[in-house]
Amino acid sequence: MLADVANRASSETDTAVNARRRAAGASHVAGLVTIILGLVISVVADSIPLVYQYAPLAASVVVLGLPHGAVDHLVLPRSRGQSVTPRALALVGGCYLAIGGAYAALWFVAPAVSFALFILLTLVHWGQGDVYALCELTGVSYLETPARKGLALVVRGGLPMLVPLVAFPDQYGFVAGSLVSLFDPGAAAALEGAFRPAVRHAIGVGFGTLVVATLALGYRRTDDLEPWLLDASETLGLAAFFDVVPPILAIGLYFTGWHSVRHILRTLLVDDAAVAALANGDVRGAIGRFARDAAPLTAGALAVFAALAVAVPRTPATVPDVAALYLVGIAVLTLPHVVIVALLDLEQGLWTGQ
Ligand SMILES: CC1=C(/C=C/C(C)=C/C=C/C(C)=C/C=O)C(C)(C)CCC1
Ligand SMILES: [Fe+2]
Repeated sequence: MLADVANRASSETDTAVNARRRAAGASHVAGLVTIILGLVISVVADSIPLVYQYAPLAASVVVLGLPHGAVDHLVLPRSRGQSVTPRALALVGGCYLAIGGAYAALWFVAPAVSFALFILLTLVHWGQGDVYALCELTGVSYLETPARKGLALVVRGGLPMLVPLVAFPDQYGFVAGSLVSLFDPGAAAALEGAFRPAVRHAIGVGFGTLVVATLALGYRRTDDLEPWLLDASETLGLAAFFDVVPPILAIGLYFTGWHSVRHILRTLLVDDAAVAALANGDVRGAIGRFARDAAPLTAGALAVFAALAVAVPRTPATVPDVAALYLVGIAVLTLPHVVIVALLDLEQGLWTGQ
């Protein structure tokens, strides 16, 4: 009887270990494919027409991007091994309504400030996602303290948000202007300071130094070279990617192929049925479960975008304008999403535990 229990426990652990190993492999392969795809496209195509650059971002409405947050109502109960109760659903719904609603209102009142907050929010959120991946999927041993994790967060989140600002100020400014102008065409001027050569130079030197110093610290502290090599290749690969690939294309590819893939894998790992499927190599079964779980609130998010489209003072008419509206919608949904992911981080002891 006791042996039976022990056997079951160890086989459960095996299942979890197998699933995690497959998730780690998938996240690394998806990341590599994303970087190579972006670099190849931008080397082969001389200048990519703007509408094509928006294609991955457009695809993210239904493929990986928007759906990655559409299971927020399920992850916390699942990570605690609890069933999803109406109360848990109401809490997540209330969080989205209150926090998302307040941020949506801020876009109407102060669009330039809201855009700056969006960049900061994305830096924190994408960095937060990669800290999880580094600790739980890559298995690095040198991010034990919150301070070290915080440094990794700034590096990983800064790559997609700061490198394009240094490398492609015109396109960055164009996208910033397209978001802010939906609310107030005059307000974009407030952001001009960020694109001055001196500011970009300072960000380039400062952030570049931080990246190199963080990698060096990791190298000194690591007890196993392999995870550090993976971390360093990802960091330098992303730096090259955002330095070379035009930013609208780069962000669209990264959002789907990097951030969303990693987060979806994380959500699968808190879902017992998906863990079992993954461990058995039934990738289709695991993805099918995710798609079913994410479908209703992906549709719900589309309703939020439709409401925004009606509410903004300037009706979006061009591809960049529609994309801008989509990005404002993402901004509004991302703030409560970050709260849920932070709670998941806490639940999993990512920042508090070892
Ligand atoms: C498109 C684009 C930009 C901003 C994208 C942002 C901020 C996306 C945020 C997405 C989120 C938060 C997704 C949820 O996980 C930049 C950097 C201005 C550069 C030009 C292209
Ligand atoms: Fe996310």
